Amino acid sequence: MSLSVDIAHQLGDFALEAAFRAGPGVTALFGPSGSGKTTIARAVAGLLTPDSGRIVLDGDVLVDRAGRIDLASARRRIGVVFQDARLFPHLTVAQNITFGARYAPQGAPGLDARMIERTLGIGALMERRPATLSGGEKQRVAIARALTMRPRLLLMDEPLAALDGPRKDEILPYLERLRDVGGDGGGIPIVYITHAVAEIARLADRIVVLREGRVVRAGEVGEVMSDPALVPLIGVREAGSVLTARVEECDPKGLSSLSISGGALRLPGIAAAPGTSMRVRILAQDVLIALEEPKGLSSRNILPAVVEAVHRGGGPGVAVSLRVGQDRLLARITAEASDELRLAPGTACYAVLKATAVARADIGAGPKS
Ligand SMILES: Nc1ncnc2c1ncn2[C@@H]1O[C@H](COP(=O)(O)OP(=O)(O)OP(=O)(O)O)[C@@H](O)[C@H]1O
Repeated sequence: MSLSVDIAHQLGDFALEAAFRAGPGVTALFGPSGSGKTTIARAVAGLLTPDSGRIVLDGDVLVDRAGRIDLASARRRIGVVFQDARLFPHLTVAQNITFGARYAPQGAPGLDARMIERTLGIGALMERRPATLSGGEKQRVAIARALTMRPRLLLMDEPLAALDGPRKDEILPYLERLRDVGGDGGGIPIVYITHAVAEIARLADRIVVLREGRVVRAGEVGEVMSDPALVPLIGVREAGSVLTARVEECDPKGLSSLSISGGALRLPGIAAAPGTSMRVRILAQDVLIALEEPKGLSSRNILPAVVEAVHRGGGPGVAVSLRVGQDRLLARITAEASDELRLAPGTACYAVLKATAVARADIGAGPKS
């Protein structure tokens, strides 16, 4: 699958001029409120005609203003899931879902009804009406309805934004399953719009960063998230890295051992068999830097690292990107400490991370090996 978007659109004072590509897997469109995410989603879904530009899905031109092409929304075969589930209140869950199936073209590839039911865990909800469902359950049903149309692309616009924290945590594993079902890029491609970094860290393969209607950066999620120059945009408390780790030994009640390319991690809250691949988000504010290997320290994770870049902002903090094996880890320390340690590209050091600093919600399913 490939989606290519290159559009411009004026809305009052707001000028959107965005170009990006999305491939298989999950592509996150990320940016602060008002950066243009929803405007792009509406243009891709066919709910808004951009002033100029082109949108092409799998070689099929959806929009080409110069060529006067603007395919009707219903003919684009894009499943859309909004913040609010928008289910039909008078229909049962099963009827809501079958409604989507009416739009499925004969013989189109996609997940069958049983697989959708299993992936989203909605088997027990089929006879219920939307009013009796929790917010998370409603969203799972809305996703199922979108999938039964057998779309070529699933477009999700802030699907968790209306849910509280525990409900978000409850639905994330279902979204991970949806991402991974099919595997090897064979699953349904998803464009996932959000301003929540935690969701991107759990779900996205690629990220497109938007600001004031422009794409300021696009790339693989691990690389972009750990770019020290993007810390101001991502937010100093949210910035961090996303690593792929393999479970070596599991102790669900204590600390489990995981391997990453540059060493070992010991983390709590893992209940996965040895050999399982996990994604771990490590916040920059939780990483310390030492020039010598610390001894007699309570921290469980001490990783040999090399400084790659030191990024100074306007404030007292600096963002330091560290190469740890093949991975990049981001640390946020004070400028004073950075000066004292004379950190510069090439400095050999140790990255120190408290095991308990990594929240359970920041550990998710990783890519299948
Ligand atoms: N009909 C309109 N007329 C004028 N300005 C508009 C209109 N619709 C949207 N805008 C403006 O366009 C900008 C981009 O809006 P958009 O909804 O695409 O942003 P967003 O990144 O999705 O934000 P959020 O995360 O808050 O949903 C905003 O500044 C918004 O106020």
